[in-house]
Amino acid sequence: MKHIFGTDMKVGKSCIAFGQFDGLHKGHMAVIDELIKEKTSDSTSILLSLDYVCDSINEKVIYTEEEKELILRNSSIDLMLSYPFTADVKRMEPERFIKEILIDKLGAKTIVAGEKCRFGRDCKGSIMTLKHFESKYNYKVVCPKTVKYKGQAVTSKLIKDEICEGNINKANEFLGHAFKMIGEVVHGKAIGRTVGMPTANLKVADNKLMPQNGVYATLSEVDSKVVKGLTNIGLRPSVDNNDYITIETYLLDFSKDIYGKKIALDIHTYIRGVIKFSSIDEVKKQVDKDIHSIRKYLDNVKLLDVI
Ligand SMILES: Cc1cc2nc3c(=O)[nH]c(=O)nc-3n(C[C@H](O)[C@H](O)[C@H](O)COP(=O)(O)O)c2cc1C
Ligand SMILES: Nc1ncnc2c1ncn2[C@@H]1O[C@H](COP(=O)(O)OP(=O)(O)OP(=O)(O)O)[C@@H](O)[C@H]1O
Repeated sequence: MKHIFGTDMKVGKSCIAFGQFDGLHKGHMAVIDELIKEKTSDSTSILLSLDYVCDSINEKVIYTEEEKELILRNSSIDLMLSYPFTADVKRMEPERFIKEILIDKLGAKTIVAGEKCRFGRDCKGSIMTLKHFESKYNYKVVCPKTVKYKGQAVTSKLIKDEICEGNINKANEFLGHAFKMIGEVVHGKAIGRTVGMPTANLKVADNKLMPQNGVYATLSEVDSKVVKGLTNIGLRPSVDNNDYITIETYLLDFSKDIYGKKIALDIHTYIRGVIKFSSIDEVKKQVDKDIHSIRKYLDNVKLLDVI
């Protein structure tokens, strides 16, 4: 899959699915499956991902564009296009959005959209709008049914709420895979290594939605290798009084220098809350117990495990 950012392009003939796709959850994947099925040998399959990076900084996302690319990298989609979702694009009347972006720029011959899709100014566009303009602009609409899980329609909003409320396992069920975070490994205070617990401190995107504070069992992808780990997301009351959250992963059976590298973290399961211990040695003792309780679990999960 090719991934490009921008607005300036011309595609001859395509089948296309558009939207924010925040979470790439089970519902989004049904749309993507349909997109792949609809692709013909003379057309390009395009995932038009509306990129909210230019939106208010308060609007946190489940996934950044980089994370979406990582999840979709092995899919059969030809092109993922991250298209800035600017105020101008938001204000477009539904017909103008269809004509100027989907037809004129991207050559849509097939448009795949969910039953409840909404787009254009004041979210006036719907699946009916797409169908209404089918013959005028000479395209076909394909509409997969709404995907439900345990009786509930899968939505990004529902998943965001579960992540924020600390229900990562439930969020993962609705996502269909373990919640992912990409970050750059930055320098910490190097206290952990004094007790044999070096940690990779991650810097993630400013608009990334954070899980509730706590210690989680994680799998990391480091230099294309999968490494088991335990990750602390939150404060570190045992070692400092800082009021900002850090994301620190203790990578098990791993000793390479990875400062400056990007790693991807799969947050698999919540283990416990952050505790105030009397020293870093006490933190390490607890972490050793955590490892003991979680190793078996981690032996049985895979990167991007689809639930
Ligand atoms: C798996 C794990 C669990 C942790 N649990 C706690 C905790 O319960 N309480 C706490 O104050 N700090 C906790 N920490 C944070 C450590 O105190 C911190 O990582 C350590 O001081 C190393 O910091 P450094 O990266 O700046 O060297 C945890 C860290 C990890 C990796
Ligand atoms: N549960 C679902 N089942 C099937 N299709 C879905 C589901 N959720 C979203 N879609 C479709 O995925 C595409 C991208 O949706 P988009 O992310 O833009 O917003 P959405 O429809 O509000 O979804 P969500 O509430 O999950 O963010 C749209 O065509 C949408 O209709």
